[in-house]
Amino acid sequence: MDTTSAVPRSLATEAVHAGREDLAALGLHAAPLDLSTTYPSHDSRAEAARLDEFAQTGARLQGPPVYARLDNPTVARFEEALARLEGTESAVAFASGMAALTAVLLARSAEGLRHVVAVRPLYGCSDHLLNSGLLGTEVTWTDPAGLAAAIRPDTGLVMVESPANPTLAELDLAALAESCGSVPLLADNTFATPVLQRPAETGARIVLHSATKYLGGHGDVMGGIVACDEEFARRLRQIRFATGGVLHPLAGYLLLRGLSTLPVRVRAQSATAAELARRLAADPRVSRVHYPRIGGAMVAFEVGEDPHQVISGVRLITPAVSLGSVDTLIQHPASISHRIVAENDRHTGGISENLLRMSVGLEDVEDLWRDLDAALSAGRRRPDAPGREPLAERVAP
Ligand code: MET
Repeated sequence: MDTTSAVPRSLATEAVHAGREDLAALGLHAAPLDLSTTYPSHDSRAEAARLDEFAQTGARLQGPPVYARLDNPTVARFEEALARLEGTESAVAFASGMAALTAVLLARSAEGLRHVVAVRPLYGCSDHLLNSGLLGTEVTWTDPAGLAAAIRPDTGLVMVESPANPTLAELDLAALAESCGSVPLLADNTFATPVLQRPAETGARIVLHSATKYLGGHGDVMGGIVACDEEFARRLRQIRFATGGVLHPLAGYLLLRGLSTLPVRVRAQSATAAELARRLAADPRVSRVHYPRIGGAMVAFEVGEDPHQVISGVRLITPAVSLGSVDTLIQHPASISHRIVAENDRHTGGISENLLRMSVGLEDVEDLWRDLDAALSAGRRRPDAPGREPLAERVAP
């Protein structure tokens, strides 16, 4: 019985049930974790026909996937669930967000469409992948107003991120989709998640996630996923089979589990982030706060003094790159997440040397503020003045 099509269900319900509808009939509560790398069959002729079908169409095979580079049932549950949350026909998962972006670029290049139009800022490694031309693509950077004019006959993709990493700059996705005409718009939705924004509803044909972040939610699983129509998903599955950037089934299991709490986590973390953004904006030690209109759990802010001292001053907040975990993380984009972007290009994207990016977790807001407040004071103190207790030297485990 198809339980998915009748009455539309809310995001919170989909987050818990999508991709798991068959479990009760299987007599299971948790999703099964299938770690098989290969799938036995005594019927080689049938397997040949199924492989031919996959090579020609990229459609998911009925029955066992022959080999784990074609497909995996646990990962497929995560794909089904994320597609449902983003409101797309399909989704295809990869080993990381960068593997997912790579597959999209290769899929478009394979059609002879090597040119990409993109708006800065993007996540540093996305910027680098486009700017370096490492995959044989060519990029034109533009602002939203220049997008339509930047499109050429060989443009295969327009790529944007909103709210953007790390400045949280927001774009009008509906207006951009309009300017794209027939060229697919890729929106990186890692920061907003489908809880706050579903870009496919406003015209993005391709929605990208680093699943490592909010989808997983606990800082212990790496993955990437592309939500899109089934036609493009078929191309992506063929690329994934050819290039091997598959998501490990255990990662698929953890990501599916992570989706269950996504709406609750994002809402709770966003409420704390909004309060911290409000306090930071009122603080004389902070020269500028970036917090998106749509909300979310990311806050970026510029400090008047040395941003490195703030990083070294936190004790509760984790001084680490990445985001979307249950604990609060802070990092200095010019040093880490956007280090690989040339300084001039960082500045074009609005990434100042004094910008700090914070991913707000599930801790109590007062505990977080106390830590941030002390770290900001550490940022104002002269290096030779007494500060917070020094940390022990890092020792290898
Ligand atoms: C290797 S640097 C960055 C990891 C992650 N995409 C982030 O923006 O934090």
